[in-house]
Amino acid sequence: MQANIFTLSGIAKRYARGDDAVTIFDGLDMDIARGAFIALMGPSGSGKTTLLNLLGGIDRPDSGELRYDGRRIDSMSEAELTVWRARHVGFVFQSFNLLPMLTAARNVELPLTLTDLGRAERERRVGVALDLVGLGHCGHRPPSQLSGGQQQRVAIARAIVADTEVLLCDEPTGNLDRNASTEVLELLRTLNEELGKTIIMVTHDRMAADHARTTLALDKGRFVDAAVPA
Ligand SMILES: Nc1ncnc2c1ncn2[C@@H]1O[C@H](COP(=O)(O)OP(=O)(O)OP(=O)(O)O)[C@@H](O)[C@H]1O
Repeated sequence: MQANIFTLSGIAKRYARGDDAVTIFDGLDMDIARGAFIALMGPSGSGKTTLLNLLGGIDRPDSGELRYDGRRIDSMSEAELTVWRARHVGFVFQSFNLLPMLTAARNVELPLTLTDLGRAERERRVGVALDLVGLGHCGHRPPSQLSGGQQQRVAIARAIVADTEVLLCDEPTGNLDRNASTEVLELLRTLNEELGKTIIMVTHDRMAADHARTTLALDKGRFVDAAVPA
């Protein structure tokens, strides 16, 4: 097991915009230590979500090497990447992305439906994940009967139910009020400190960043001094 869970070397990423190519990263290097809790800040368009998507194997670099625990993920096939994602990363989004027709428990179970775990074991893991986020009593409710903060905690339970080591969070408090944000951030902190999850969280919110252990600031695809306001 490597001390750095992710290692990025010379990552380049461009998008086509009309006839032009827009360069987001041009030779980005980065090491992410196992067990880190990083807040990724920076102005709109600086590449935060692009970086999160590269780390999560949702998007691929145009060149450079991206390793997870020493193993290259940038050169995996789509099928390999799908399996890798399911085993290693959980995602949390600003808008929760829960399916409205399913109960909280069935939403949490979704990542397990792709595994060969039996029904009883799936139920057990769903119960553990819901208990961990403090919603063991809410499994039967649909998302519409939960507050925003509760919905985000269900989404976090879904992100950890498969026992992946990494949590990638894109503006997890962007749709929440202060109290709900604090609850979600304290939960992320607990998952980092007590379960050793490696967390990378994109945020515009300084209070959210204060809950992380490290703040990194991106500007135009490069890391800059995080003390400079985003
Ligand atoms: N799929 C895509 N196709 C074309 N351009 C894209 C694509 N995804 C992102 N971009 C562009 O890449 C740049 C970086 O986008 P990204 O979403 O990574 O920024 P960000 O720092 O997360 O911004 P925000 O804070 O607004 O979410 C932006 O200019 C965006 O328009």
